[in-house]
Amino acid sequence: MLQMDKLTVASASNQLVKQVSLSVNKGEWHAVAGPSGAGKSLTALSVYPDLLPSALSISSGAVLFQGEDLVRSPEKLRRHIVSRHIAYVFQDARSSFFPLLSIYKQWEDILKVQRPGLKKKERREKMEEALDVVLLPASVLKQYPSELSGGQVQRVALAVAWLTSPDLIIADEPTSALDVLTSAHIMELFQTLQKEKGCAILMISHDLREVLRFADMVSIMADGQIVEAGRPDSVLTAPKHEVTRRLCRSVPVLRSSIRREGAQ
Ligand SMILES: Nc1ncnc2c1ncn2[C@@H]1O[C@H](COP(=O)(O)OP(=O)(O)OP(=O)(O)O)[C@@H](O)[C@H]1O
Repeated sequence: MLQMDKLTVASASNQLVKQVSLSVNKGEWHAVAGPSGAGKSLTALSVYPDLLPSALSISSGAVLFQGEDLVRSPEKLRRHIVSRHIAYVFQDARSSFFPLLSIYKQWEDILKVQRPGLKKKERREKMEEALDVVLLPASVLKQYPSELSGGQVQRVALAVAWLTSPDLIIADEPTSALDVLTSAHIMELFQTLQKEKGCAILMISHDLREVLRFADMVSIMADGQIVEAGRPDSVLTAPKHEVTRRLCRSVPVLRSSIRREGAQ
């Protein structure tokens, strides 16, 4: 579904993402982990290159989504593909909403474009169903983004994904600003979207326990490159690269499973 091929993102003076190749299959959960500054966010933003900071650009490589090159296709086509098939969930979900419109108004605009055949009553039913999935009351529709808590806004962002059923969700540390209980609930919602709607997920995650529990594949990045990739249960319990070993050592439950592997 998504294939990055030798992707390089550069500023005027530096290569920040270097020859990254990564693929996400239909319905697959692919996690990207690595130390701060490794290039994870820039890699995720490159799926829709228009989101990259203006000082940066993709200097070489390709990003193919369902065979279409998102780097070189005309902007109109690129925007069409991304708005129909891809959803972004950021760490600060509030920034993805327009502050001056109620949730109802924002969702109405989305549904009018994406499901033009729906009548007003059906749109409302869909919205209420989506809120129900993320355990929020229908009264949220009347509210503005600033009136919701961080966890509620993140749930509303996932409810949008439920409404629009994207083929791919790109999430950049969606739980890092949330408390443990809310984080666990948000991760389960991602899993529901993956299992019930068949969404593929590309998720940047700092929490290797989450990666081990939820992801089908993991890529470890360091210094702009992918240094190790594979199934989480093998990459994280028998890490080969020093960066992966260091990341795993910082998580007690993984540290002990690495020791067990070593003892066998
Ligand atoms: N607008 C920019 N101009 C110049 N350099 C940038 C810009 N944005 C990011 N960088 C640099 O690119 C590198 C990769 O940044 P990126 O945000 O992708 O890292 P990350 O792995 O997501 O880090 P973190 O886990 O801390 O969010 C970093 O060295 C960062 O300083």
